[in-house]
Amino acid sequence: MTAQILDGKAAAAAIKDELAERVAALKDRGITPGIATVLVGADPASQLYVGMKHKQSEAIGMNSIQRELPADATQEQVEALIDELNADESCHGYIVQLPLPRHLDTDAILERIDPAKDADGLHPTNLGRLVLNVNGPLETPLPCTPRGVIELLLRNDYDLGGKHVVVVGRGVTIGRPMGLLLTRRSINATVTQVHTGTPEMAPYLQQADVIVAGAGVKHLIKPEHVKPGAAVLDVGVTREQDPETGKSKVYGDVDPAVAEVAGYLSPNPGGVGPMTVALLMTNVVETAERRAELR
Ligand SMILES: Nc1nc2c(c(=O)[nH]1)N[C@@H](CN(C=O)c1ccc(C(=O)N[C@@H](CCC(=O)O)C(=O)O)cc1)CN2
Repeated sequence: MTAQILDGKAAAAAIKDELAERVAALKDRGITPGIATVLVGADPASQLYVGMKHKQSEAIGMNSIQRELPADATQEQVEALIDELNADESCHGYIVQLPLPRHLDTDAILERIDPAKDADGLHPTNLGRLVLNVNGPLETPLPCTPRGVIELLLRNDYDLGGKHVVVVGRGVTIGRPMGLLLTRRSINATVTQVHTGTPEMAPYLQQADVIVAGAGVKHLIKPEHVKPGAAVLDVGVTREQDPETGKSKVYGDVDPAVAEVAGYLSPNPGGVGPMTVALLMTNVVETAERRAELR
């Protein structure tokens, strides 16, 4: 068996085509949806991700605002920038690129973002709504990677209802919100969450209909962990120097040999990563639509 590839680039391209039409409709009403990013420091991967967000947003007609601070920026400087973006009418939604330098208090910074402009869905109010809003419509922004995972499966006609999903990892951008989203009544999956405190992951993984791997451990998931035919979504990122080219290379959590056992495979790169950017743009367009009372 060779897994059917869940192509994140193709799904993200389709989302962006749809968004371009929604952006044009907003512009007809005199509103240009504005997305902003805050980058603290010069981490090359973060610079790459932020660059992708701006390039792709501009390509669909959005206004993009790129704000940068040096790696030694103080908490006060970052918070002052957050206050500026909260007050900026042209900015409908923004993100603070994570991770932040270690001396900064990430939770306090996320909490300072205006929840109505929180394009990542990581403000405590929005995460709280994700917990509370079990049945309701999506009126709050959802964290982009978990939303990207769901959207990628939906766009490949994969029904998560009644499926046993094992989520690997418990971080705030992927693992924790992933479990909450999957157990919404509209999705109806059964979730097991495993993490670094799980003594033995293999027995859980082997029972899974779907594995969402976001631990950030290179090739953690081996073919023997995967039930034949299962769907495996690789969202973990490890960057190492490629021994052949000497260049920095992305390795996922999933061993490439898993393709021989799985029924569906979302690779990394080329899977959920592009969806993360597309869903970020979706969150901002939805915020602009809410402000224009189009939703
Ligand atoms: N505030 C946030 N910070 C971070 C998030 C997030 O959702 N919000 N997620 C990640 C990084 N990320 C977006 O910010 C992101 C990661 C990967 C990709 C992507 O398209 N990757 C490509 C490969 C690119 C490469 O060569 O490295 C792929 O998967 O094909 C986009 C966005 C951490 N920080």
